[in-house]
Amino acid sequence: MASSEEDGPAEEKEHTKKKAIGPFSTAWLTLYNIAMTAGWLVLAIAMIRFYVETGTHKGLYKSLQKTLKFFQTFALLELVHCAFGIVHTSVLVTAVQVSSRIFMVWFVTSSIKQIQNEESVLLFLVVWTLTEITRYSFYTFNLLNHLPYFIKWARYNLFIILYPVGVVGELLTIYAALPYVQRTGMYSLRLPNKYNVSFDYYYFLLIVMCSYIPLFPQLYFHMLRQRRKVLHGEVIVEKED
Ligand SMILES: CCCCCCCCCCCCC/C=C/C(=O)SCCNC(=O)CCNC(=O)[C@H](O)C(C)(C)COP(=O)(O)OP(=O)(O)OC[C@H]1O[C@@H](n2cnc3c(N)ncnc32)[C@H](O)[C@@H]1OP(=O)(O)O
Repeated sequence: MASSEEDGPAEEKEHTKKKAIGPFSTAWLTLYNIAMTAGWLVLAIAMIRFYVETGTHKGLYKSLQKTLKFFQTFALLELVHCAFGIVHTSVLVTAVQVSSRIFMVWFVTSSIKQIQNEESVLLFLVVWTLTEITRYSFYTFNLLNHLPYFIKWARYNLFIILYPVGVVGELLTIYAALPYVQRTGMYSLRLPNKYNVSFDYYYFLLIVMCSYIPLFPQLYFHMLRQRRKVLHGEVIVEKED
């Protein structure tokens, strides 16, 4: 099933011309990817500046949360891109990736000030930033048919370490939130109430943490398959959503 070829310009052209999309979609995706690369670069610079000026990560999340919320929420458009078929990727895989990020930003870290200075928050912020600068610049240069090999290499190698490290940062952050959520009952609905419905955010967070066990390996193996396809030219038959 696998055909292997040398990495290099010929293989690169093959990768770039494989799935043609229309000029309007190409223009839109190029603008989108440039904007997202710029957004994550702004976040990277803000993080470096904050650390250089203060010598600590405490207060970092608060200082950049508006920008982070904006660009991470903007990534919801990636679901629209797959749903309309302008990018050839799985809606399901993208939905899990994007929703878990949005959840971390809006419903965990930004909602609970008490955990914003945890080291685990710094961990996932750094990992997300490195990942997204690489990913969006890869898409941009690929669309422009001028993909430097080191960006392609970084896109399909860095995730091997960054993905699990990012997940550890996210899980530790949710874990740090648990005592506060249990104590305050935030986002929870206790009986009796006029809707006759009960919801416990504490247990919801525990379920979210457990859902990483089946879901994360699927995302990771998806990326390993992408890596084999792009870097080693393997032909991989993807299952339909
Ligand atoms: C209610 C709450 C629910 C919570 C649920 C919790 C469970 C969560 C469990 C999982 C937890 C994950 C947490 C995530 C943590 C992190 O992110 S840590 C940081 C490290 N992260 C990564 O390395 C992320 C890796 N993931 C990705 O890259 C993507 O998000 C992906 C969707 C998982 C995979 O990307 P995919 O698009 O399938 O692969 P590619 O090889 O990049 O692209 C495939 C083709 O699509 C084209 N394409 C895609 N997007 C674009 C674009 N924006 N512009 C242009 N083109 C695009 C791409 O070029 C490829 O096309 P071809 O060349 O034609 O193949």
